[in-house]
Amino acid sequence: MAGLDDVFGELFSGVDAVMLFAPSGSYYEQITAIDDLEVIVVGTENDVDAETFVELPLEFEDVSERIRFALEGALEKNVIDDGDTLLCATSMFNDDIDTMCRVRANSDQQTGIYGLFAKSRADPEVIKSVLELVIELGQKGQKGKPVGALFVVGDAGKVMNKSRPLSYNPFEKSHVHVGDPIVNVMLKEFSRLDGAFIISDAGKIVSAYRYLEPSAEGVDIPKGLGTRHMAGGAITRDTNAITIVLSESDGLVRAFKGGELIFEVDPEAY
Ligand SMILES: Nc1ncnc2c1ncn2[C@@H]1O[C@H](COP(=O)(O)OP(=O)(O)OP(=O)(O)O)[C@@H](O)[C@H]1O
Ligand SMILES: [Mn+2]
Repeated sequence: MAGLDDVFGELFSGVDAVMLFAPSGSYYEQITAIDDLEVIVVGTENDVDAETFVELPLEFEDVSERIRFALEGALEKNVIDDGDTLLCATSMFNDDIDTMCRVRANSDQQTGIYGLFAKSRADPEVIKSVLELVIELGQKGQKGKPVGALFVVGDAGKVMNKSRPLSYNPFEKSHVHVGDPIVNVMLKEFSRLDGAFIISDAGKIVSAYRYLEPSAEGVDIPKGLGTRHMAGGAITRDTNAITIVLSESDGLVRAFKGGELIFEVDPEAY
């Protein structure tokens, strides 16, 4: 008689490793007791002292986002190889592991998002909010028209010292933060205007309309990109900020860190 194993067994046959998301200690012990099985623990913390661990900068609510991030992190750390088949075990509805999913690691789809969050100075939640805002701006544009935008995130004091105002700063005396829906509407509105937004490590909007004046010497950005991207790249070498840039001309979202392009994604495909 056929059982569930016959139907769903395919799900775990021939997997190269199991990715366990935030497992309990007993779960981890049980699974590591299985012979010849490679186990990778993923989570915001390595609570079970796993030998192979991939750190998540935040607990992604969205399961597919969580898994995508873990795959990028594992590829980046060479914990898995391109083409590996992974069985991911995670939780969707409560704290216990209740969801299994079979995925294949594909380095062609590597966007660099892991490096954007990992070891950045700003709060990962802040980076996530800015990235989501810029992606949305890229998808919808401003009243249907494509717009460009430049967000400098983290190390705001130093960034302010390496820039100057183009106009009156609408955020001068306010204490508002990215991620707040009303603030996001304002940011989208102001994105039509020139210059950069400066965001603090904790997500406070320090300024709009900032003209960045980093030294661009030795900064290597892809050919075809202009001054917005040049300034956006260079400021991350002069400071510990990261930048997230939406191109008005090709519609792509890019991020820079340490003077280098580390992430590139088409907002339509994100
Ligand atoms: N140093 C700078 N600091 C802040 N903003 C800048 C700076 N240089 C350019 N920008 C902004 O970038 C806008 C677009 O400039 P430009 O076309 O040269 O950049 P780009 O890299 O080609 O970007 P896009 O792909 O969006 O066209 C400018 O109108 C200005 O608002
Ligand atoms: Mn341009």
